[in-house]
Amino acid sequence: MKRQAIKEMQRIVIKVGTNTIMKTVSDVDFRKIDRLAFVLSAIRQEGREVILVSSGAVGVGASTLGIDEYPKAIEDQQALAAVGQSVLMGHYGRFFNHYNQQVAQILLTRDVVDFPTSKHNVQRSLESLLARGIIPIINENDVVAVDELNHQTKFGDNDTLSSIVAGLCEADLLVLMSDVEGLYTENPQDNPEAELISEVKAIDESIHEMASGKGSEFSTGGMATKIKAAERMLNNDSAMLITSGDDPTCLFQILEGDQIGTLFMKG
Ligand SMILES: Nc1ncnc2c1ncn2[C@@H]1O[C@H](COP(=O)(O)OP(=O)(O)O)[C@@H](O)[C@H]1O
Ligand SMILES: N[C@@H](CCC(=O)OP(=O)(O)O)C(=O)O
Repeated sequence: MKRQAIKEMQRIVIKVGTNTIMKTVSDVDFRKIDRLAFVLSAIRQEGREVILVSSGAVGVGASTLGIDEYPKAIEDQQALAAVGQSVLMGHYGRFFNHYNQQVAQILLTRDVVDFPTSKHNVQRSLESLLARGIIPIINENDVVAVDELNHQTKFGDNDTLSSIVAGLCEADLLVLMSDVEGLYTENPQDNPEAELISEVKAIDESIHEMASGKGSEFSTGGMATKIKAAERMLNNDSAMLITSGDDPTCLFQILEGDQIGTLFMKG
């Protein structure tokens, strides 16, 4: 029944993790980016509003520069993000263009959405892009974001960022595409017997405790930040779904109400 409600959802935020758009630490997965551009363009052209939050600046930067270890120094991480973000947008631009779909880049820092005037400006520019049928592609502005004592500019991870973006634009649904099928009773990398959970109505301590670890050194949050993102969505009376980014065209079935991934939805 709940899955059927997804059919009516109009404004969708899709977040893809680093592991979804990278085949290995050194290889960008062009087939995946192509499929993603195809499915998001089709959904947009069928009448829904689509916002993409994409990770990958640091990972793509590392791959561009032939670096296979996550750098320790913040300025080195930021240098990789500076290289990778523009390369990544170049890839998205080419693939979306193939499907006749315009995209736009938005890079955000935490202070921008904390401060009411700049938050309002971001909301207005997002609305203007959506009204023109453009797909905004959003990432944290990793090149400038650092945590200072009295000035927080970092979101920290894109699960958090995407749930904040979904709140900003009052999205109906946030879809997190990851390297797992959804939330399991335990990290399936640690326990292959762990079971996929299809639906979560409320988040309590037992749900938080299911999360441990992350997929690769270039990804940031792991399952813990996805559950916090779900909490934020439920508090806003919106829904969130975690699914595998292996085949992004699964989004067609998800939006038809098929039982795929883990749906977080009240009631
Ligand atoms: N209970 C759980 N269910 C599923 N995955 C989990 C769980 N606990 C931890 N994980 C880890 O979370 C990872 C997905 O998060 P992450 O590595 O941040 O991916 P992404 O780059 O897609 O954001 C999985 O690869 C898995 O190792
Ligand atoms: N802003 C960073 C992404 C950080 C992040 O949250 O990564 P992931 O866990 O793969 O979604 C980047 O673009 O590399």
